[in-house]
Amino acid sequence: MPDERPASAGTHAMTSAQASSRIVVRPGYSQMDWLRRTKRERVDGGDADAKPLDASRVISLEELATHATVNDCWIGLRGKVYNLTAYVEYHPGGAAVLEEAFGKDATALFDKYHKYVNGEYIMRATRVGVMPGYVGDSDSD
Ligand code: HEM
Repeated sequence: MPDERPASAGTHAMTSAQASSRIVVRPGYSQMDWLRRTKRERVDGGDADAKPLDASRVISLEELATHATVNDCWIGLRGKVYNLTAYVEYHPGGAAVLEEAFGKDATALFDKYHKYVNGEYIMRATRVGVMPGYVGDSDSD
């Protein structure tokens, strides 16, 4: 016999957790784990004992596009370029969704999914340069 109750009566309405496309990250890969790791380890892709990268180096769109695989992925975000490679496993939205953004200016996609996320802060240790025409702050964040 068909169930004619209204969708919400007696059953659980879909929770926001179910509606979300957040993935369950592996133990040790929470955002807290990421922030802790970036404090003690180099995550911009540079050699452990080499000098820090020049965070204001201008990276052309052509160069950005050469870093578009899961093992070597850079993205542009609000004029800055970040090496996402180490972060992929920590991304609460999963790795697959990020692929579309690899090697590109990902600002529009980023804002589409989570404008409220402070990407600049989360990614600050992975900065490798800036996009052409960037005229923002010249500090080290
Ligand atoms: C700088 C790079 C990025 C960082 C630091 C980042 C960070 C985050 C964080 C912290 C969350 C959890 C949000 C929450 O708790 O509500 C999240 C979720 C998510 N992210 Fe990202 N993200 C980045 C790039 C992207 C890009 C480029 C895309 C799309 C192509 C994307 C798609 C998503 C999706 C689909 C979710 C799940 C949202 C949901 O709850 O439904 N992210 N990301």
